Amino acid sequence: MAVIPVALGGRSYEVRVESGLLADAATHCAPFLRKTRVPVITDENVAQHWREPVERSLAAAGHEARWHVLPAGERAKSWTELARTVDWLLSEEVERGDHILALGGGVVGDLTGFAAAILKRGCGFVQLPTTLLAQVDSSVGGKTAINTPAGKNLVGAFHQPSLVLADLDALGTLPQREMRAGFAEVIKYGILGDPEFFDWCERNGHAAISGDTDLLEQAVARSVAAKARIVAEDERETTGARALLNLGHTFGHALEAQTGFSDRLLHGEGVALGMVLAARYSARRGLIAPDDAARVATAIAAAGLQTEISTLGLTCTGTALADHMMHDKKMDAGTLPFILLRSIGAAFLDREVALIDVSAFLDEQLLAG
Ligand SMILES: NC(=O)c1ccc[n+]([C@@H]2O[C@H](COP(=O)([O-])OP(=O)(O)OC[C@H]3O[C@@H](n4cnc5c(N)ncnc54)[C@H](O)[C@@H]3O)[C@@H](O)[C@H]2O)c1
Ligand SMILES: O=C(O)C(=O)C[C@@H](O)[C@H](O)[C@H](O)COP(=O)(O)O
Ligand SMILES: [Zn+2]
Repeated sequence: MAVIPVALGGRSYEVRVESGLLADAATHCAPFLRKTRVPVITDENVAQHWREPVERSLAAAGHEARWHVLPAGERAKSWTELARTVDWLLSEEVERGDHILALGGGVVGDLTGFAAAILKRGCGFVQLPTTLLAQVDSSVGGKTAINTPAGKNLVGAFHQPSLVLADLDALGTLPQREMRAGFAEVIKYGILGDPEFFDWCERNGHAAISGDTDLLEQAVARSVAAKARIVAEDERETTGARALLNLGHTFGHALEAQTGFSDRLLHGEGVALGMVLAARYSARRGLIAPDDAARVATAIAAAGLQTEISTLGLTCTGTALADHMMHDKKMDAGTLPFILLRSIGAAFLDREVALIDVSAFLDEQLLAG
């Protein structure tokens, strides 16, 4: 088992990465389970595959799992589902000292984490991530949120889990499209700060996405270690260090908003396109060699992900996409910092970007490819 510590003083916790963790969830979660009843939040797809082993493990330890099942997909990160979830937790008489289990992908984790942050001003939660994306990224670091009509993750809180169990077996039931989308966030760590890991992704991406467990364990453990380092340095995204984890997201979130947060474009797919755009825009600004931007696109294409926004069939202009960006949480006194590249493995926060120039660049990209 790989164990990665997330060092945050009194809020420190471990990320455990191995096969078989869900079937033994009660043992790992034991320090956090004070009562017979244990609230578990999941979604309708995850429940089909993973409810039973978790329920069995809890029952064997004398617990009764109490289930709240969300609709699957991004639409669950809404005021409506948040209110339903909090009302359900209240009806279950969950107390501040209790822990909620979040069994699912980033949607379940983000919504459950936010509900835990606001329930009685904050109770505990454990992340049981079942997608590649959630294992390598969303279950770690304590960003929790819902979407609103104005944009992505605009209402939320920083609230750290007490433990993360990344069970590699869960990836065995995950659709290939979701594996590819999750791998976008893996490649992200290479592009933003680790050229050697980017090489590794180029060499091993295809086999990892196809389900090679050894490679998946390496992908998850290395990604989590990279994220844990950054989160320990800048937990609340105040110094600029954590903002680098947003590489590709300013573009990606605008594309997600433009496609209505629908299955047309998954979060990881938006991030993949966003990273290609960030690399190409960096090349346009003369910050990186055009060959490096092309290499980013090639690695993303090799993972089976789209690299051209022209294929999305959007009828909007670059200005419409830039308008979505005005809601980005990185907006600071009227300027929007962008995460751009000096080379593969060297991302930085550029505060000198003019949105009008980004709009013109996006107009070209909407037609290209
Ligand atoms: N908090 C963070 O730091 C952070 C980081 C990255 C992404 N996110 C958020 O995460 C969300 C995306 O997460 P995601 O990609 O995991 O999406 P998701 O939670 O919607 O899961 C993807 C799909 O896979 C299904 N699924 C999940 N696990 C399964 C399994 N083991 N077997 C079969 N089906 C399974 C789900 O039901 C869903 O249909 C976005 O909302 C994004 O904003 C948050
Ligand atoms: O943990 C972070 O910090 C990230 O930025 C990770 C991203 O992959 C993730 O999608 C995050 O939710 C985006 O953050 P946001 O602050 O732009 O909503
Ligand atoms: Zn992301």
